[in-house]
Amino acid sequence: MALLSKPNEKTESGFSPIPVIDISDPESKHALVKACADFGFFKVINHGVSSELVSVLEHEAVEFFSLPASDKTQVAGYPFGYGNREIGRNGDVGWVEYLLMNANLDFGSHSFFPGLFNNPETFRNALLEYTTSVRKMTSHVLEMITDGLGIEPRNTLSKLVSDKNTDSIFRLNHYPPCPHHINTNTNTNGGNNVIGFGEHTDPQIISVLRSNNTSGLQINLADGSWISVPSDPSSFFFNVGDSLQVLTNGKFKSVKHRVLANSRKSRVSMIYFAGPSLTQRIAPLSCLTDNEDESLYKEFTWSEYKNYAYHSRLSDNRLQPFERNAVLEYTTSVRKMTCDVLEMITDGLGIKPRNTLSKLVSDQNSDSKFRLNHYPPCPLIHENIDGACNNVIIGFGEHTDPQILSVLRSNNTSGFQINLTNGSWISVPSDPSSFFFNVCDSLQVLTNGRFKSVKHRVLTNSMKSRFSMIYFAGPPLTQRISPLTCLMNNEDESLYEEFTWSEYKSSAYNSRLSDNRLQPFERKLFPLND
Ligand SMILES: C=C1C[C@]23C[C@@]1(O)CC[C@H]2[C@@]12CC[C@H](O)[C@@](C)(C(=O)O1)[C@H]2[C@@H]3C(=O)O
Ligand SMILES: O=C(O)CCC(=O)C(=O)O
Ligand SMILES: [Fe+2]
Repeated sequence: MALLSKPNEKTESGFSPIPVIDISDPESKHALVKACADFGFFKVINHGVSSELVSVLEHEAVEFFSLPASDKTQVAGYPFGYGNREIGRNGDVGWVEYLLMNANLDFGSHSFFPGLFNNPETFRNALLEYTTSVRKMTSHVLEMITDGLGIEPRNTLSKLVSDKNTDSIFRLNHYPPCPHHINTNTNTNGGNNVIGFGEHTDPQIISVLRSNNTSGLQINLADGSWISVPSDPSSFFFNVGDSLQVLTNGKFKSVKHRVLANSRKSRVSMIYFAGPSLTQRIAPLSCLTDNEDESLYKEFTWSEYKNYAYHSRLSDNRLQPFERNAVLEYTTSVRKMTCDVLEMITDGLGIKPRNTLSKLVSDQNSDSKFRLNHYPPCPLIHENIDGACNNVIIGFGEHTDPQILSVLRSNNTSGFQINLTNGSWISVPSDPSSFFFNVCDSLQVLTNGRFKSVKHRVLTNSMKSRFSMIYFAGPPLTQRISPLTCLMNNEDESLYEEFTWSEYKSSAYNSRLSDNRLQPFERKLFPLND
């Protein structure tokens, strides 16, 4: 029988920034919330899980991993069962062997227990008691977190993992000492940087890890650096999973972690992955978002997410396809409103069909743009530059927009001005709940000058930041732009030469901001006589 190296009894010392939380103290709820937000990881002490229970299970695990490979492979399987080196089904490998088990409330009926253990019942009972006790501790921690977040009822999160259909997993990992020394990275485990378990986040709600006295686990901090987690067999380490990141709308971070193999000692870890039921819908808790628009994620069921996760590689960013694309959603919605406005305008002009203008910007090849502007407070405003009375600092110089219609929304800081036909500038009072529409050069041409492409500019504010977002609705590049025939009695009335949007765009992009970009396209209706 291959013997595992004896676990080192000494706990590693030295300073570690990893939060240590005493969960017997109700006031720790704030520290828990902070740990979840800052690290997505924390160590729990005074947890109430019997050390006896842990030792029995660890002993059983060591016995199991000490069996000959031919015995262990008898229970190889996927998703549950024994595995060696291969992690998941998508090509990941690590210096690890493991036993993966279903830890649902109804588990305990695994066919792989008989025959492998001297006393299979001891293993089964140890597992049942351990997972029951750890589930209880997990619910307690989740209730403290819920309390710390000010969410009611207290069981909002805990009920997800204590539901009778909870889809939880239990995993025993054994990292044998790794003889392959690669003495290049002193920051890793004993100068050995062979990967035991590659970097990943856990898909579930929260994972609870306990290991023997061999370190190797590392977590990834917000600045991208890796730090080692000093081993502590008497404590539990919790890590936030992807689903909890979504439930908290990104307030808590699903922590990236990995395990490096040790050159001399075996590491044995047991992890309880607390998951919700397969049908559970996962979306940011409504009490953590003011309205649905603030949600950073699309809603999914745990079954959908799990299915997706299990088809991914360990290091993939599994949440990415479930992230909401704020720009796409915003521009889609604003485009729709723009089309409605253009249809009302077309109607108002008595033009048929109604979509004569809107179809130009809703075409799938429409060449539209989206711009985010930030105007930092500009303290110079109140200074007297060069002794001159200068109280206007330009944020964005005067210009017209080349497209058809542009749609602006800003925060509560004014600064936007438009130029009236008499040449004077007026300020547009800010209104974050409304949109401002600008007629652009191409619409001036389409209406044969009936509509005016408005000259506008932005002045900075001395005290407040201005944020604005502008959707520039343009036509497809090949679209021919010329006055709509229904707005003229005959073509001779056209004030402009016909151009394609592509031609106008390249001419516009070669001009200065304040240039009159339409001038080269104006028709010389009354040639001057010498
Ligand atoms: C490569 C993979 C292994 C994994 C399934 C996956 O396709 C991506 C997620 C992995 C992970 C990480 C946390 C747990 O150890 C695990 C059991 C889980 O639920 O997701 C493993 C999966 C596994 O080992 O099968
Ligand atoms: O074995 C360990 O210490 C951590 C393993 C892990 O992160 C996992 O199984 O998901
Ligand atoms: Fe993990």
